[in-house]
Amino acid sequence: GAKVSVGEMVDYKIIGIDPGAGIMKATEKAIEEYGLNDWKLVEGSGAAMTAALKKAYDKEEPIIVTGWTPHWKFAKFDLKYLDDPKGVYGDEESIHTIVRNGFKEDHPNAYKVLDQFYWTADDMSAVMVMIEEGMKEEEAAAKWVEENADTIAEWTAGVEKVNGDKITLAYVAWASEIASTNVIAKVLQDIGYNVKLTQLEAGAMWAGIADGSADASVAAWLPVTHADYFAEFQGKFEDLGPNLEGTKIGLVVPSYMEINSIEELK
Ligand SMILES: C[SH](C)CC(=O)O
Repeated sequence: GAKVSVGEMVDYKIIGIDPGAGIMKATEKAIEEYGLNDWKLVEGSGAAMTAALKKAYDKEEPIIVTGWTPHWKFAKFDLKYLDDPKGVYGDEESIHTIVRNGFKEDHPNAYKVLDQFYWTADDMSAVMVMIEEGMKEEEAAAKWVEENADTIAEWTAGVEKVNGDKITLAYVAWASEIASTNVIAKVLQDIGYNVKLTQLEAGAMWAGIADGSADASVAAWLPVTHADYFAEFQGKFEDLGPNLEGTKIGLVVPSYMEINSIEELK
């Protein structure tokens, strides 16, 4: 009979993550710009997306997910990004550190650590894989910090110890940000801060920094992925620049699927 279309194979569903993520807005735009009228973007979470991916992958079934780099899924599964000839998902980006206004005056030492925080996709992936393989988030962070003393020394250069000052780090439950937030929390705890981690949706994370209810976040995907939030809260936060460079977002499929471009979904 007629060749089954990709749409029919995956019930015209793209498995997304939490609704506030920039990748979800980008995917809505992709559905429109590539004319994928019958397609639906399924909202959920990072964890639900990876569970669906694992279930399909183990049975070599077709699946299309919203994916990003760095992420442990590329270490665990043989995956590929679908080409995006219209450039809806943007180019290589960075993850920035942002802090509330006034943070530098209130907590100069934590500010300096956050300003000096910089690592690579491989560093982040090492922590993500330990967590994915069952290690508790704090344990994986502590292990990485212990094994990378030279990098930590760069982040804490010129920083003085404090005695229990409280700071709140806001993040979103993406595997990448669970890793980075736990690592920087451990470093701040080791210099004496009492660090609270607050897990929020992306919009609430940005709003928390802007209204000062959260002190800092290492989960700002810029310049395009979180462009809406950056514009919405302009002036109400300080951008300390990239803590990781070379990120990518897009539609990701197992390599056993024949399609290679978003255009083939139409
Ligand atoms: C899902 S990526 C970690 C960031 C985003 O899309 O907002």
